[in-house]
Amino acid sequence: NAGSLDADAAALADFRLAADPSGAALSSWNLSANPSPCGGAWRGVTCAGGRVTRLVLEGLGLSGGSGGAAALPALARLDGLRVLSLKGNALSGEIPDLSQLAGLKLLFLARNALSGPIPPSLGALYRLYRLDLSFNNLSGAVPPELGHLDRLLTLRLDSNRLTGGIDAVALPRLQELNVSNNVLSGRIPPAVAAFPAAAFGGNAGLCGAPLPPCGGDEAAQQQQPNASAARDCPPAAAMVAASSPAGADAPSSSGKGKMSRAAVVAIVAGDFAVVGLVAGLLFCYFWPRLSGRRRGGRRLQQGEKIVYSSSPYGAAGVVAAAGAGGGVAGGATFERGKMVFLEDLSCSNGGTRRFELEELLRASAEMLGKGGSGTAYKAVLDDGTVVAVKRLRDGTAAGGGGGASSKKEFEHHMAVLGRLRHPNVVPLTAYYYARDEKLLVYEYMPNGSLFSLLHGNRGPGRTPLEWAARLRIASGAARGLAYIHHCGRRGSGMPKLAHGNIKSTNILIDRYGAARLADCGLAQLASSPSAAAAAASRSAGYRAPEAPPPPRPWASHKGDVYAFGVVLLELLTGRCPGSELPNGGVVVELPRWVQSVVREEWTSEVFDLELMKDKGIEEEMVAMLQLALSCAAAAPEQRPKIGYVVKMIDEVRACGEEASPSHDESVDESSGVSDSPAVSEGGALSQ
Ligand SMILES: Nc1ncnc2c1ncn2[C@@H]1O[C@H](COP(=O)(O)OP(=O)(O)OP(=O)(O)O)[C@@H](O)[C@H]1O
Repeated sequence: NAGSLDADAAALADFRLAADPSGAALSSWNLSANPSPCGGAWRGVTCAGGRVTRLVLEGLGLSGGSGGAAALPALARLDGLRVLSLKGNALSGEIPDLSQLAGLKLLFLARNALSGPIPPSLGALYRLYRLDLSFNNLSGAVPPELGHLDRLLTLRLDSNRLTGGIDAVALPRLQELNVSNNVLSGRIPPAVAAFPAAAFGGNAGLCGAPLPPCGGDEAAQQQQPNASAARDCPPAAAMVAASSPAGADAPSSSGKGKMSRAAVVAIVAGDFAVVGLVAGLLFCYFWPRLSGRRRGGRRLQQGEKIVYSSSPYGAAGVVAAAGAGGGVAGGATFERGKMVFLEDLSCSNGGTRRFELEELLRASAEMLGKGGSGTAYKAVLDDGTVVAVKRLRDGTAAGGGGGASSKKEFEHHMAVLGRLRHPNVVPLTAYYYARDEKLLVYEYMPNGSLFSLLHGNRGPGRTPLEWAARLRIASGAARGLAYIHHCGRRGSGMPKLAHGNIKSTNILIDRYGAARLADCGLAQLASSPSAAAAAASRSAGYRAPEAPPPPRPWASHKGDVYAFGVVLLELLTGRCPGSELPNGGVVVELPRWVQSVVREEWTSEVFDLELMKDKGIEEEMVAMLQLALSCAAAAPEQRPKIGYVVKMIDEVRACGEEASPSHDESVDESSGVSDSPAVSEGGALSQ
């Protein structure tokens, strides 16, 4: 019954006998108490589809004494394994032929007492992404067969007794390489010369960049300047990882991915110049508009009344005088406008940095883009705090004009939006309301938008957006939307809410790489036909078929799900959903185009070519395609609810968890392999 769960259980039992004869570490592997390894009670064992797929037993002192050498061969029978980590035990003996484990993606045998050669049969594990054999007693040559592992991202052979050359380690996708502290010799292959010297150190016989040149090698001497330049540049794959959204803020342990000093200086200088210039322009624009409406020549800050609200409904909250002039002059009733801060009731972010309008006006600013509801700026305050400021276009404020009722409506709407706090929603932290000027202050999202990640810089030199990252973004955005849709549920004290403008430019990436929905509830603010038309035309391609013709602002849960379906199609196809024609038509209606291709049974034709290099994801892509098409169904009643969409995306992600190591955020240097599923968004559904 090879290839069955019974066979897996027998193999595990043999392993336990050999590696843990006292039975102390693996006492839960008890067939009478827990008959199935897949029942969830067996330490370190995870199953999928009725087979053992993960075995993670780290730092348990497994050794087996003299019989320990029989331990690993028992595991060579677990042919459903995807992940095997036995790091930090005392396992001895040789690494057996593991070629039966053809589905293995991650193999961690570091910090044991393994000896003998690295078996050439490891070269048959062509799905491996990470291989770590460091800190053992392995000897002999690095087998050339390792050179077949062209999906490897991590290769660690350091701190063994390996001899001979390292040509086999010149693998195309490596992001992490360490062969230090062995007895290796010969020239370092140029393909890995960009890794730091520490990756090769402790091998007296190795030479060539990044180590000193090989003796008598004239060519190497001449190439020395290039070689040192290479040391400052990460290898291509490492650059991809470093610039991927998820990795943007991750600390680098190896120093890979650093730019040259000159480049950094040039970029910083360039940034200052651009920021300064834009700041000047913005200052010139805002200042006259705001301060120019002085009465009797009074400066803005003297008449300015800043209201700090201790509650989101706090127009009537604590009123504090502020501004350089300090205080509401003589109790004047004259009110130019007010900056209202919206408290984070969940207290999840440690409080918002408060500031006055003057400080905002003083801030250096950079235009981020012009949208349907206004123009967005990045503003850097005096103390370096960065915020995003959206200046609403004229006519984009509930009720329009500036009368008391429209002001009340606006304030109420802001109070509602200010209460939206979720790890997948961009928080609105403050707003400024004056008769002719409305500013919204949001947390700044430093990693761009899904639009820029998907469509930016297509062509040579582009950093591809990998499938795992696309799924993570889809999952985060769906969670954010589910939160918004569920906010208005009974007893929440919130009105029923729809986002109203789901599209890839409104899915931003925060500093942790998580997706966050921006611009929630702004579509409903458009009060003049021109503002509504502008907003609607910028959302062409995402607007559900049942939406009323453009000038009318419109938002609904079903409409959000339709737009989200279009975003999913955008993620799958890499195509923009609709480009507008001057006559108001849309060139490509993504859902209809995809449907027509799928009907012709050319399904694979629709997928983004960029995804073709992510192997083994076809099933996941087809599952997502079906989900996307059901969201973008023409008939609203056929569209699923967003809660179901979240669940389906999570299922696809769970299936793919082993299809790519980047799904597996728990598997890395620092955390080792965790049995718990990675939760990157940290955002459980608030349902
Ligand atoms: N909080 C934010 N942090 C960082 N960038 C932002 C933020 N909000 C908006 N942006 C950026 O500013 C650009 C302009 O945003 P804006 O919302 O004004 O336009 P839009 O999303 O293109 O269209 P629309 O107004 O119809 O939503 C966006 O492309 C987005 O990348």
